[in-house]
Amino acid sequence: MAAEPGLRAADPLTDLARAKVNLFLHVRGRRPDGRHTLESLAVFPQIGDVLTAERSPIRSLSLDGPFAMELGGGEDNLVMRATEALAAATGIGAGVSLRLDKRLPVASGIGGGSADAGAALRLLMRLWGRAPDAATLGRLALDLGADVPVCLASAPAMMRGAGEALSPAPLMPGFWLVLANPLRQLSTGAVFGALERRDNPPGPAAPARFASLGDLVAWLARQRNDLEAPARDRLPAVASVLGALRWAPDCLLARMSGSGATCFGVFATQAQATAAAARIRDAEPGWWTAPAPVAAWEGAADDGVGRADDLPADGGVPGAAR
Ligand SMILES: C[C@](O)(CO)[C@H](O)COP(=O)(O)OP(=O)(O)OC[C@H]1O[C@@H](n2ccc(N)nc2=O)[C@H](O)[C@@H]1O
Ligand SMILES: Nc1ncnc2c1ncn2[C@@H]1O[C@H](COP(=O)(O)OP(=O)(O)OP(=O)(O)O)[C@@H](O)[C@H]1O
Repeated sequence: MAAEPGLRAADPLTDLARAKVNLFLHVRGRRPDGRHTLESLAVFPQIGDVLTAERSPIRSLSLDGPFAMELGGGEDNLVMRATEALAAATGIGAGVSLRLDKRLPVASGIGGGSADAGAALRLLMRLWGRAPDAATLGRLALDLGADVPVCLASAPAMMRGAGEALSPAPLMPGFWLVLANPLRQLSTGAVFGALERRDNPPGPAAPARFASLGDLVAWLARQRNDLEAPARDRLPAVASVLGALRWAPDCLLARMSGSGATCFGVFATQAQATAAAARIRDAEPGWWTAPAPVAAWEGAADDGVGRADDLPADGGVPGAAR
């Protein structure tokens, strides 16, 4: 297939599909369409899958990396679903050769597939030089999954609605996370389905800025992840992972992310996080354990923090890693 006129030639392009970590997650209700209404603060540590896009006569996806064997590169892969959805929305007929280095565990509560879909949308808008209008892009992302809008922005955000209503995250200092997963998949739908209560109370309101990591941690300690109990019921290993993080020296707070089973510990320094990760890896070699930094968040220059409708023309996103 010939390249379409007006398309950009600068490829291959690479993007980091950063993991999404829900620092807290409240399930507030259930909508008539069956999706739950949420309140959550999502951040994006500097760790993720790596997606590369290159012009090609056909559309294809190949996978490598430690978790590639758990996925196929066919039309069900969220990267291909995002590619086809964007092509349809923009009327693009061009091909693309995509390569996904799958480094995040699959179905693990850190939005791996959603992050890949978000990265595919960002990359292809750059490669193809075309983007749908903001409303169409937002709908397209949400149709791919509740986490895809925030993963498309890949910047700290408060999530509401089913996850698609994004607003600026409070400003916060940088910190380190240790992510740990028992390498047992948890289905997001099954965890939501096992909730005992769907009308949980809100937590304390967020300030505009956390002046110190101590302030952020003290505030988070009063929030919850309402999916933790149903996840633990389905997979008791979640409690072991949380325990290992909580007991690690210098861990300031440990929680589960999303629908699990990945849990995270918050640490002040790289040395503390790498030491804790090494210790957990030694004790539990069958788990996936990784330290990762979360950058200080000072907001976006245009104040459009973390909103998918604020994509600059090149498809890049404020705060996104390139
Ligand atoms: C738990 C979170 O990870 C928090 O960020 C997300 O809400 C889940 O986002 P996701 O994995 O992109 O979820 P989707 O692929 O859209 O939905 C998977 C399943 O989770 C349930 N689901 C998801 C999101 C939501 N707000 N309410 C739900 O009830 C639905 O049963 C749905 O069939
Ligand atoms: N590129 C992909 N990476 C991971 N999973 C994918 C991908 N494409 C499709 N999937 C499917 O999506 C499902 C959810 O995977 P994902 O890794 O996004 O879950 P998750 O981390 O629990 O997400 P969330 O935190 O958004 O609930 C898996 O069952 C998997 O088969």
